Amino acid sequence: MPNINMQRILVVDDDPDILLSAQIILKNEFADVLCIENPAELEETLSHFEPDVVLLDMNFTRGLVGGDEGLYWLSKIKGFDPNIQVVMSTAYGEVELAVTAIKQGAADFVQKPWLNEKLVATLKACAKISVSTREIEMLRDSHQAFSVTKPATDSPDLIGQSPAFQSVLELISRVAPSDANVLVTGENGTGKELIARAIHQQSQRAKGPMVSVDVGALPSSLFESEMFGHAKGAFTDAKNEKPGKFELASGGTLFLDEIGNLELDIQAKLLRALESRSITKVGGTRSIPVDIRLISATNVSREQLSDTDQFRSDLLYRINTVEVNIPPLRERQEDIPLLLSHYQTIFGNKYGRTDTYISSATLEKLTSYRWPGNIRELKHATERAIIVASSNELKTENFLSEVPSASSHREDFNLEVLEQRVIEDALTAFGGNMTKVAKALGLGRTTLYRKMEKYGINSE
Ligand SMILES: Nc1ncnc2c1ncn2[C@@H]1O[C@H](COP(=O)(O)OP(=O)(O)OP(=O)(O)O)[C@@H](O)[C@H]1O
Repeated sequence: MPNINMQRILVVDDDPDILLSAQIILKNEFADVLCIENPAELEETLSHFEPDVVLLDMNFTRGLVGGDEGLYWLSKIKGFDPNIQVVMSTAYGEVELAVTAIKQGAADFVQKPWLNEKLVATLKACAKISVSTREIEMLRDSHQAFSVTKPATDSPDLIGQSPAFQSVLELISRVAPSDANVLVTGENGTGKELIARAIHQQSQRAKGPMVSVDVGALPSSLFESEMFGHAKGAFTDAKNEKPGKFELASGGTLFLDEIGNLELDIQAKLLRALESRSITKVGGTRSIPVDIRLISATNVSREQLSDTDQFRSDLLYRINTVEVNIPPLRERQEDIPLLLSHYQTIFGNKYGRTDTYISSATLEKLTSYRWPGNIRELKHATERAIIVASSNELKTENFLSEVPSASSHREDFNLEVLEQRVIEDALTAFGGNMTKVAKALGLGRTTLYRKMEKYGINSE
């Protein structure tokens, strides 16, 4: 099974200076970056390098500016593997050409000279799509195997005994069979996708597909053709009709991740499909009914999502018939030792180190650490600890590069998180005496109460 997190970029440009600058800008951002000067080597390179994204020059022959060469190589790449995302590298004033390239299957374009940040962001967004597409394919494969080998109602391994996590599990067991649209909220790495999968597997649609789409990483220009599909001949390169994610998920669940990041015009298109329970392919005329259960996820706070300048209230109303909020790990510290032991076993088996142990002092430190990246961070930290520990004892520094002290919280710069933390620390310091806490924080008591209510802080 390929490692879907390894993002590989291929840069094709006949200018050695451009290739050198691409190598410098991209090498720290992606797992693998390969640069080639001669597009004639493209097909050979594709077969052994297997890139997620190709950054492709428009013109290779000096003096030629028509862009035909770029379009030619674009069609070669798409013909080799339609899942490879191609970003066209265009000179100033070639926007029209770039639009033609997009109609012929390119994912996006960047203008030379590049703005480094824009180049990296564009390539990252496209690499994410390529990874999601591969994930869907793997999911489809494993889904087929899954329905044969496992009972459809099996849930993925969801570790957690804390009351907070148990109430999440209880809620999803009630919601899953109902077919209601669910909005899963929570910070990054709290397990939103895993919970969505559990809902699907406990639902009456468990035998159908679950199709996940990271809509936040989908460029607006691609949203419609990816989600609704396209008709044959919709654009020059659309040789065949292609189904979109809505159709692929029909009879099952459509999981839309990072829904809080959708542009407003895209939100309108999504809402139309959800309301009419049908889609029309790009370039098509027929309205096709789709039967999906929608699960969405976001790490955007409820407050931001309710801001009608950023998110349509009618769409919010439609997607969150039921909201499932997954609390961050720091609010369910009881689960930390369980998760550490779970991943210690998994990675111990993977790396042949089944004899490791964690002392109670280390366990205490790891339990009081705030884990800003939540379970994903804990999982990666445990893997790292198993790999780097020089003896069987897994020490704190094997897990965390910066050993936390009570006052070091430098890993998190989110103002709301910091505000919540300062209020909590002040409450502890003054034994819950609200007058003293308010005075120390420079707030009125009413404001303090309002903020405590907002963050769900108890004064006891
Ligand atoms: N309760 C849990 N028990 C065991 N592993 C978990 C649990 N929750 C999450 N994980 C693991 O943590 C990692 C992150 O989970 P997931 O991708 O579902 O989080 P997420 O909230 O969707 O993240 P993001 O917001 O970044 O997309 C995954 O490897 C997942 O298997």
